[in-house]
Amino acid sequence: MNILSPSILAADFTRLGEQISEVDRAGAEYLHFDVMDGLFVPSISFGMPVLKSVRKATKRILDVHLMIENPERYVDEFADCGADLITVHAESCRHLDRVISQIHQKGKKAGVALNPATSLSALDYVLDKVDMVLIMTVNPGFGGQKFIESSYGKIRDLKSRMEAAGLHTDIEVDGGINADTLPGVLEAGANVIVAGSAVFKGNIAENVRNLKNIMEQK
Ligand SMILES: O=C(CO)[C@@H](O)[C@H](O)COP(=O)(O)O
Repeated sequence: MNILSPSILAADFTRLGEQISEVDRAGAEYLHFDVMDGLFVPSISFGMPVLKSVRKATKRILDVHLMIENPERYVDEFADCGADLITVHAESCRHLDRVISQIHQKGKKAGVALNPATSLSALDYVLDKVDMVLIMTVNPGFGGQKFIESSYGKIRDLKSRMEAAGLHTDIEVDGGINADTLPGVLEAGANVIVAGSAVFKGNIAENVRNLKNIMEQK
């Protein structure tokens, strides 16, 4: 199933509750929540208190993307604040296998994210343990960046590896996704689509409808 996960990083924070309701009403299945620590990525975004409020504003799946060093320090707290799905970066975990178990022990789905320059081999011994792989299609840290073209091949390679292993794990893409890049990532095998600027800039309901239309045609 194809799923849209609007990234609230691109929302107008003075109207966050309203804009969350808008994407909900327009039919987005997930809500993407980007946590940045100023170390793993250059910027700092938001954390637990904001997640708690967002949890009250929606019943949708909260898809929490931890762009932080040593995420095991905060996994339990994000789970307790309402995350449904927690994604950590392979590059930021010294004990990736253990962090995946930690997320599952909290009763949450576990995702592993890879930066654009990280090889799929980082997933070698964990692919069958995760619920989702997040292929970063920009270098993480900021919204509104340009999609990195080599991502199409990387998604295709991941999809083939999963098929060869008999896995139906979700493949999420994040960064520079819009009406132009969406058809290609779907074609390559992605099924969970994060979009920030393409959802929150302009008319939100219309943007969600347009992206979902493209997703339904694939
Ligand atoms: O994780 C990130 C950025 O690091 C993303 O979730 C962005 O928020 C996506 O924004 P757009 O590229 O869609 O504007």
